[in-house]
Amino acid sequence: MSDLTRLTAHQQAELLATGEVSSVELTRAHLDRIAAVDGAVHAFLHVDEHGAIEAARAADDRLSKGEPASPLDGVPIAVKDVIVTRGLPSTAGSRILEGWVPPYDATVTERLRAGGLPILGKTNMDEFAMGSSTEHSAYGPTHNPWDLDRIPGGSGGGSAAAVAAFEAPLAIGTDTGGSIRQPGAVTGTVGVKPTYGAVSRYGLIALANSLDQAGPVTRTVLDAALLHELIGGHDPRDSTSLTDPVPALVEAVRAGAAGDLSGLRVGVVKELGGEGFQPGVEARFAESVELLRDAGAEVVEVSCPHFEHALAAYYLILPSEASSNLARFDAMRYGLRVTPEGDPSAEDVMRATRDAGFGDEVKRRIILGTYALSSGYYDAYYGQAQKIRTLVQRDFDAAFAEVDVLVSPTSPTTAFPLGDKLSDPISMYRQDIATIPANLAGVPGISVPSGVADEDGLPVGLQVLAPQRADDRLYRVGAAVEALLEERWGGPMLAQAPELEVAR
Ligand SMILES: NC(=O)C[C@H](N)C(=O)O
Repeated sequence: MSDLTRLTAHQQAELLATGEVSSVELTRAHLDRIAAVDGAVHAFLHVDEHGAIEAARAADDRLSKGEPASPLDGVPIAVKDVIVTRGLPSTAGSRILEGWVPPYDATVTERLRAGGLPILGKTNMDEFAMGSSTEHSAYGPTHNPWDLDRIPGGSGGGSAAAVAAFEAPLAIGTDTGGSIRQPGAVTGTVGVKPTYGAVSRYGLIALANSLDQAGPVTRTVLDAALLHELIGGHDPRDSTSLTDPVPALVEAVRAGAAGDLSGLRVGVVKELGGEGFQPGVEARFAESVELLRDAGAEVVEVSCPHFEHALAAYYLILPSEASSNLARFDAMRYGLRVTPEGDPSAEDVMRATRDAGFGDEVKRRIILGTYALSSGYYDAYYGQAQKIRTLVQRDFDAAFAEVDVLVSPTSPTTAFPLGDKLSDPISMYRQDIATIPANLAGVPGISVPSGVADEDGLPVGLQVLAPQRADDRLYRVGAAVEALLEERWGGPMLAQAPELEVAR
């Protein structure tokens, strides 16, 4: 079998089930692909060849007995470095966790292992998930497989690039303000942020607890549904974990793929377009909306007037939570320890370690958050931001009283050149203008490829948002759009990506 890495995860699982390929062959094919292209892409911070092959052997054993552990048993996966993995380094893209090997697995990791998926390695990310380009990784940026001089999005640029470059058919991402969806949009991959609480946060190195959510990064909507069903569901170790059963997502994909959306009410969010949105992004978005209409959906415009303040509220709430979370990196418990010369006090060691271990963006947010929470400013900043958060939630409630799903472009622009926004944090933050409202309200969102922009030939994503716990609607609509667009393109969008130079 020649190019196993080009197959979707579902196709790989089918070949495993019929015995046409083994998990060892599949895993080896992806490890070879990583060896060939990751020198240029830099999607991985750590590759676990030995562990992946061991897990593949165990999968082959189960498969040969006709006892698969899950529908994805034996299909390899990559995991964002913010999710802890027992025995495998987990740095969250930070110098401060360099060399730390967790003694336990995150619940997501546990479920992947129990499902039989060989873990290929850990993917690159902006430090502690702060960023939209992976340029804030302490270990150097990831490059977009569509154009190596451009960003793959962030913070989960490594996961998205690994999937887009055929280094892994599946990956895990985390989304606090858009870190799964925006990388998905700019690399032509599918990214899902589930309903808050739908996937356990146990073992996810926290950025902002009230916003963080782990989810699938894949090349097709069906693959995302298969992975989401595997990692989702209640976990008593996460106090915010939902007790609901996982909705029937694969079934929703099958329903959507038939391309009939009659009876579905779709709202186009008026505030998520216009100024700041690239013309080619808006053109692809308008086309996707037409497709939805052609498939029988009723499309109306809805207004969410408080969304314009969502970014500002996020940049008070997130730094506040992050400054408190990152206090645990104190040189005493994990990773790096820098000991200044002389007779340093414990505080001197902490100061020196945090100075050397955190990058500029992390320091910026710790300072912002500490200030926003400080006595005398708390009400004016953190308190006000929480009020805006409530107003954003009410905008969603009002919108979902009228429509079943909301749509917008995922990201206002296509992938920008590396280095372009590093000196202008606000313009970097604006990448998440369309994705942040969902995190503030805890609602689920998906980004599906919707073509390439005319001006630069780079991928554009369509975002679909649904009410809390209605993740199945994302999959139904996402699968319909995917099927209709593939008909138009004559195949998957990633097939249009330029071939990477295979060299190290
Ligand atoms: N973590 C995220 O979801 C990314 C967002 N761009 C941030 O910088 O916070």
